[in-house]
Amino acid sequence: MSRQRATAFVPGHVTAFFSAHPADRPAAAGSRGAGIALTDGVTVRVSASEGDGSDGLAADASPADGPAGSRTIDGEPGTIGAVEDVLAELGRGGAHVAVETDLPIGAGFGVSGAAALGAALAANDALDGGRSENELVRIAHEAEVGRETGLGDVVAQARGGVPIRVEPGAPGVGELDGIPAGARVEYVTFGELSTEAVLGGDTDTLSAAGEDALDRLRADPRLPTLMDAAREFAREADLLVPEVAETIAAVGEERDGADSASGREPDDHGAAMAMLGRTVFALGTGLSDAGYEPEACRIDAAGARLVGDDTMPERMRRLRGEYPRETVELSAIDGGSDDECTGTDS
Ligand SMILES: Nc1ncnc2c1ncn2[C@@H]1O[C@H](COP(=O)(O)OP(=O)(O)OP(=O)(O)O)[C@@H](O)[C@H]1O
Ligand SMILES: CC(C)(CO)[C@@H](O)C(=O)[O-]
Repeated sequence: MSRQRATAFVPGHVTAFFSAHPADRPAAAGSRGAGIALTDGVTVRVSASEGDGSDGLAADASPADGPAGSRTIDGEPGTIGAVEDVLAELGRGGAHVAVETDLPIGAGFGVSGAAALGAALAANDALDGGRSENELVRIAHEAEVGRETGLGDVVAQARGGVPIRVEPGAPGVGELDGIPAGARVEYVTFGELSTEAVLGGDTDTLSAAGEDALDRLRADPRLPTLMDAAREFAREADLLVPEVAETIAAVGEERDGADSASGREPDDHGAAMAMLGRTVFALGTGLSDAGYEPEACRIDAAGARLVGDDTMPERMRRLRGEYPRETVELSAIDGGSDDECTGTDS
C-alpha cells in the first residue's frame, strides 16, 4: 500500500581517483576508482500530489508542500537534472520533491548523484513503486551518467563506507569492493569545478592515472594508500588547482613537521583533492592541525537508506539483533562519535 510520503538519506561521496569508462548503454557506463562516503549528505523528501499517478494528495500533506510537482533545494525553488530523469523513469514526475543538503553543489561531493538516488528510494517508497534496491540504484546511475554529472558516485553512495569501484557500471554490470575502515573526515571547499567539462574533454591521461592508482590500492587496500594514490592521481591527471595544491601541501608540511610525540591521530594520512571540485579532504585532523577551519564528519558505513518514523524502528530492530543493546548508537557503526556531523539520518 502506498504510504504517500517518504524520506531518504544518501551520503555525500568524495572521489579520490577515477578512470572514465563511457559506454552506449548507460547501465554499463561508469568509472573505476575509489572514494569515501560521508555522514554529511543529502536528504530527499518525496510526497504524493494529484497528477503523479499515485492515490492523490498525501493525507497529511500541508500547503507548505506547494503545488503539484513542486521542487526545492534547501527550501528554494530548484531542481537537479538527474532527479527529474529518475522521477520520469518511475512515472512520478508530479510528486513533490524537496532536496536538503549542507554540502556545496558542484564541489566534488556527488550531490547530484545523491539527490537522484534519494529521489529514487523515496519516490518508490512513498508511491509504492515496487522496485528493488538494485533497480533503483540502476535508475539513479543511468540518470546521473546521462546528465554527465557523475559516473561512479551513485553506486558508491548506495554501498557506503570506502567504496572501491573495481568494474564500472550499475548493479549487475559493475563490481564493488571496499576498504573496511572508519575515520573522521575533514574538508574545505574553495568552489565548483565543472564535472561536465572534465568528462566532456580528453580523459585519456586522467584515466591512465586512475588505473595506476586503482592497481596500487587493490594491492594494498588501506586508507594511507588511498590518500597517497589520490594525491598522485591529482598531480598526474593535471587536475590540481592552485588553492587546492597549496592546501594539500600545507597539510603535508604540518604533518611532516610534527614529531611522533605530538599525539597525532593514527588515522591522519594527509590531504587530497575531491574529484571533481575545488575541495580538499583529509582524514583525522589533518586540516585543522594545519590551521584551517574545516567542516568535519565521518565515513558513512551504512550507505543510502530510507529514514523516518516508519523505517527507523525496523532498522533499529535489525541492528539490535546484530549488536549488544547498549552499543546500538548509530555512531557505533562507523566507530566513533557523530557529534560534529551536520548530516544525520534521524
Ligand atoms: N545551486 C546550484 N549550484 C550548482 N548546481 C546546481 C544548483 N542547483 C541545481 N544544480 C544542478 O545540480 C547538478 C550539479 O551536478 P555536479 O555534477 O556539477 O555537482 P555534484 O554532483 O554536486 O558534484 P560532483 O562535483 O561530485 O560531480 C547540475 O545538474 C546543476 O544543474
Ligand atoms: C566523475 C566523478 C569524479 C564526478 O564526481 C565521479 O562520478 C566518479 O568518481 O566517477
